[in-house]
Amino acid sequence: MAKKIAVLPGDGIGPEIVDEGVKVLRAVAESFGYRFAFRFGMVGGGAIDRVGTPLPQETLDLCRDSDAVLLGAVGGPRWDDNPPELRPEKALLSLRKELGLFANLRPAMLFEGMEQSSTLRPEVLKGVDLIVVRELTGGIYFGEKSRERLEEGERATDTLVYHEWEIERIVRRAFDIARGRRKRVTSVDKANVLESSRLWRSVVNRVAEDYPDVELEHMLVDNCAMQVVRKPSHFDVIVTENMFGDILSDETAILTGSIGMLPSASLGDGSFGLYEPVHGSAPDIAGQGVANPVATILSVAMMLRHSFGYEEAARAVEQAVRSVLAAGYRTADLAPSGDLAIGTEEFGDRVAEAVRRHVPSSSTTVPLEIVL
Ligand SMILES: NC(=O)C1=CN([C@@H]2O[C@H](COP(=O)(O)OP(=O)(O)OC[C@H]3O[C@@H](n4cnc5c(N)ncnc54)[C@H](O)[C@@H]3O)[C@@H](O)[C@H]2O)C=CC1
Ligand SMILES: CC(C)CC(=O)C(=O)O
Ligand SMILES: [Mg+2]
Repeated sequence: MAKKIAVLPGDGIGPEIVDEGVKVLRAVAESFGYRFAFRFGMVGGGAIDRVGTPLPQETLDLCRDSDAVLLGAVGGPRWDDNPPELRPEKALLSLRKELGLFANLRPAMLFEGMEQSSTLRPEVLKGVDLIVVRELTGGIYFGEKSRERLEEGERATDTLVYHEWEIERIVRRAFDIARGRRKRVTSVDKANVLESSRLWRSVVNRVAEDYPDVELEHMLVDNCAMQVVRKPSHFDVIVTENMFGDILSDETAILTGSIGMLPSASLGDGSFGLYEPVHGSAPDIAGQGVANPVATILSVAMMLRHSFGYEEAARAVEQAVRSVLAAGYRTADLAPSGDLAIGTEEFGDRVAEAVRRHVPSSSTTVPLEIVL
């Protein structure tokens, strides 16, 4: 049976990078004999322009009827002044909530030779391999908001709410992930100020009792923001609430050389997941064919692994990215001098080619079949 993949390119560079993700999935289908059914949907600003809502019901239904979702990015200046319900970003928040995707996994790994693309010294970057496990469907992005006009001027509120059960499930996910890695969890909060963080910390301490083999530390978010770039190899699994995770994961781009290198998986309890790069729609470079597609391609690898259980194909994709980078190919964000850079499409072609060269370990002759 073909795996059903909902493809939501979105806005800005979204369509450019998603094209490369789909290209790589096609190469995986050819090399490994898997079948993928790609079904495209509208999301974000483009959906607002065409049908008047950032997340059309048919897109939500398409996702619900799929095994996984591949998303590009949403948003752009064109929609920045829209009211809250008509902002492209609202689609992402609703998708995550509606699909129950509470666990956002954002790994940051340093590929060989990429130290030169980071502004940090090579000795600081040694051993970088961390994952931010971000709570994705609670916290301040989802609390009640208000905007009112008072005599002295306008007043706006956002509310940060967390239930104990919401904290517990993401923290357990982080500890489980740590068990498969270097067994170290850093829980990040602002417990010196926020009541929600005090609850967070007490839940983390309780859950930690079930994981005596995993080392736990607590860190305040302001300190963590500094330690992530001061001594990144200290970190293995960082677990934190929604907004802190959003910010800290963008910061890890400094470790990998570019935000165009950071993939993500948004998961719930089952195998279904939504896969997207950590970055946004990058309106400043949209339409130029220069965006780095690696974050999206590595998100595809995460899809193959988490949603489909195609471990070898996932590794083949990661290895393909590694080999293209090792051969010296870079998109403009990673090339010190722009004229040495290759474009989005060429980078994707090279990764797809490398995937096709991969020989599956239990290679049998398999039919070439991509369902469209
Ligand atoms: N998941 C999503 O769809 C997200 C959407 N956004 C939206 O994206 C829009 C732009 O937001 P920004 O704050 O500018 O963040 P951004 O992540 O889109 O861009 C930040 C900087 O990184 C660069 N960049 C991002 N991705 C890149 C790639 N693949 N290759 C090379 N360079 C890349 C951009 O050119 C820009 O200079 C906003 O409307 C924002 O709301 C922001 C974050 C996440
Ligand atoms: C709603 C999104 C735009 C928030 C974000 O920046 C992200 O999830 O990375
Ligand atoms: Mg973000």
